[in-house]
Order: sequence, then structure tokens, then C-alpha cells
Amino acid sequence: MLYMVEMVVKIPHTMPAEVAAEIKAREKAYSQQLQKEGKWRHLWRVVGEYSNVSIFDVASNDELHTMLNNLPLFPYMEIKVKPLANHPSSIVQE
Ligand SMILES: O=C(O)C[C@H]1C=CC(=O)O1
Repeated sequence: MLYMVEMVVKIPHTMPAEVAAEIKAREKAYSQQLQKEGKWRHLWRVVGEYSNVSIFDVASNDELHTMLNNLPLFPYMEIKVKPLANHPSSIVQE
């Protein structure tokens, strides 16, 4: 099952820089692990924003929820999820 996920990162300005850097390093490692596993298929930066648009390929709503919940930046993100279906005009059917 494919999902488009938008993540807007909102780290509090009061968070010490070294704490933010440590969380971001863990986030990077976790996201790269999921990308290597083929579960996080696309990761794009939105131009001019501290946000991303991603495509996830997972077995269920529950798997995606667990994955997002485990992101180290989860407490500091606003997340929107859109489930995707095949478009009848697309030449690629997944
Ligand atoms: O920077 C972001 O968009 C948030 C998050 C997503 C992957 C990652 O490494 O950080």
C-alpha cells in the first residue's frame, strides 16, 4: 500500500542546538534504514520550507502509524497522510 506523507518540522526555538542535532542524526539514520528496506520509497524536500513530501510503501495503516510514531522528530512534526490508489490513466500500475 502506497501513502503520500507530508511532514512539517517544528522544533521549538528553545531546544538547545546540540539536542536538536542529536535528534536529527537519529532521524537521518532511521529514515535511511527505512529507505534501504524499501519502505520509505521517496523523500523530497519542499522548496523553501523545513518540510518534506514522502512516499511510503507499507503493508497496512498500522505499520505506517508505527513507523511515523517511531521517528525521532515525531513529537516536533505536523504529519498529514494520504492513501494512494492506482490512477486509471497511469501507464505504471503498482
Ligand atoms: O528533514 C525532514 O524533512 C524531517 C525528517 C525526514 C527525514 C529526515 O532525515 O528528517
